[in-house]
Amino acid sequence: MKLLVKAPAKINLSLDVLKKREDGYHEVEMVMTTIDLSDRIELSERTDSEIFIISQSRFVPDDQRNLAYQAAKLLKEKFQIKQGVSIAIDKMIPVAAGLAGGSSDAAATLRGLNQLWNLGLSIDQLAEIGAEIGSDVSFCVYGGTALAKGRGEKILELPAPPNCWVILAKPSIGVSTADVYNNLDLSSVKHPNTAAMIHAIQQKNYEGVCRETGNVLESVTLKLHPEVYQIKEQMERFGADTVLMSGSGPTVFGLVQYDSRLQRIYNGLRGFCDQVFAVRLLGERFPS
Ligand SMILES: C[C@@](CO)(OP(=O)(O)O)[C@H](O)COP(=O)(O)OP(=O)(O)OC[C@H]1O[C@@H](n2ccc(N)nc2=O)[C@H](O)[C@@H]1O
Ligand SMILES: Nc1ncnc2c1ncn2[C@@H]1O[C@H](COP(=O)(O)OP(=O)(O)O)[C@@H](O)[C@H]1O
Repeated sequence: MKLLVKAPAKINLSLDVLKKREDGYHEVEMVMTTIDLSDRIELSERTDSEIFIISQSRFVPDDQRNLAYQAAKLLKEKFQIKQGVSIAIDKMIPVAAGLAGGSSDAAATLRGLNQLWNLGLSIDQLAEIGAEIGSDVSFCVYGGTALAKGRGEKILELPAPPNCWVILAKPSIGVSTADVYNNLDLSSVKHPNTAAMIHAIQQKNYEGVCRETGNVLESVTLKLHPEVYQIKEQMERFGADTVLMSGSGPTVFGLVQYDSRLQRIYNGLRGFCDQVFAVRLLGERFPS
């Protein structure tokens, strides 16, 4: 039997870091939402007990380093599943981009194998298992829009933000999330107002959402990679309503409400960046 599962990317509408914790992780407050840019995961039953990763992308590891592999291994071990699985990843989300591509592949694998192996786990149980793989996996299990706290694994559902276009521009550099957190100087950052962002989303106030975007990790990545700053400036100049780096970067996203402006920004950025996407917010959670 085969099963096809969608694994959408996320953007961080706001990302605040409160403190560094004793366990090395950082305490965060992030408003995250899924976007209509997805990897496609095809899960195929195997007659042996192996986990097999197939991907056409040279940036995606095809062994135990793959987060989708780790998701399958974890479920196999926890629930003593004898059967193996082939996981084909059709990669559309740029890798190491701040868009949680790997985390979303892992989350889609958890959701898919729950069905394929008839595990009967609730979405909350899957999210808890996801947290063992990475901080962003729990959010990706639910999808939609949420406030993420703790190291990112504590998820509080939010309503969908007002509808708009998202333009994404990914410069041809990869960024290590660990390096960005390690270089963060909390004494000099400008913290976003998370409560005000949540309020704007609840009120479906598009101008409010645009006003409240903010990401403390920009202070690190923009300094390490000045080209990210240049892309931000270009996107602002071409007329996006707000422009922000997603996660640890280097992808920059802009929000736009009107189709007429979308084309101008998209065309303008194509001259600077190889990877440019114009997509919609998904907003709502996956049906459970
Ligand atoms: C920055 C964010 C924002 O959504 O996303 P990306 O830029 O990776 O997409 C996340 O916090 C990334 O989550 P994720 O990529 O799952 O991180 P993990 O694999 O759990 O951790 C990678 C490394 O990042 C650091 N880390 C991660 C999360 C956190 N709250 N504090 C940290 O200090 C740790 O050094 C950890 O070893
Ligand atoms: N299924 C996967 N897709 C993409 N990257 C993966 C995957 N599994 C493991 N990785 C590794 O995870 C790292 C982070 O990738 P990704 O999840 O795309 O970025 P980010 O953490 O910035 O959102 C990459 O360096 C890659 O080698």
